Amino acid sequence: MINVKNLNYKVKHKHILKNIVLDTKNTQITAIIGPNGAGKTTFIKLLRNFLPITSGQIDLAGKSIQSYKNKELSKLISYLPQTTKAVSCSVEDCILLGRKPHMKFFPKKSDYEKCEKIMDELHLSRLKNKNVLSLSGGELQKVLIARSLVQESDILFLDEPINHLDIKNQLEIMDITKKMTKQKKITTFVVLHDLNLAFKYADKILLLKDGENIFYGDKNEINEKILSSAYGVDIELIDYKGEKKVIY
Ligand SMILES: Nc1ncnc2c1ncn2[C@@H]1O[C@H](COP(=O)(O)OP(=O)(O)OP(=O)(O)O)[C@@H](O)[C@H]1O
Repeated sequence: MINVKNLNYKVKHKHILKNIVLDTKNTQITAIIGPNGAGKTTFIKLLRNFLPITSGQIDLAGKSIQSYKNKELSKLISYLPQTTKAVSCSVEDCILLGRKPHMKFFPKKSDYEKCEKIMDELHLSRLKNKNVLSLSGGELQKVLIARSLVQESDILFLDEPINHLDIKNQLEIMDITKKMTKQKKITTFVVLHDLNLAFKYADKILLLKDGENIFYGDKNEINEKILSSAYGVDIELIDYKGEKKVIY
């Protein structure tokens, strides 16, 4: 679904991303990990065509990203940035905005039904009529994630989606993201700082450091040495109930 070849991005003389190569398929979750300032957000923005590529190529569904109109990309890609400013409206109306790329003028019954379903799945129904500006940081984050998921796009980009959430809500969001990725056969990229969650939910890992692709591949192929050197701390990987766990 997404194919990236020798992607470079420079701002003035600063080389922010260097020769990134990757190839994802539908139904795959790719966790983008790496230290602060590694280039994770910049990479997502390039994939969304919000920044101009310096050199290299990004193809979506076999077509160069530059050949898509912005409206087409809005329909194809759902993108939740690291920080989003909420405007005064009800939780339901905020989530309904996720259906905008599918609407002609006004929301249809099916748009409301999809909102109800996602609110139910994320246990947000009790907040339906509340103003988003009165929500806690974690509640608002869940509403914004619901808005991204209700869009039902082919590609989903979540930039640090679970930062404000408690453990239960983190798992709930990652569970539903995985369920939707598999059931709806979409391609998902999620920027994560929690390596345990990356190993639990991702199929593939992209590890960036100083703009370089230190590792890209199946999560089971990454090793302690690569992780330790990327983060500059001693990292141990252990197998626990069939899953990789990180100790540091
Ligand atoms: N427009 C810009 N001009 C100059 N430098 C920039 C610009 N945009 C990003 N950078 C730099 O590029 C690097 C990568 O930034 P980016 O936000 O992509 O990192 P990140 O991996 O998402 O970091 P974090 O984990 O802290 O969110 C940083 O050093 C940042 O300062």
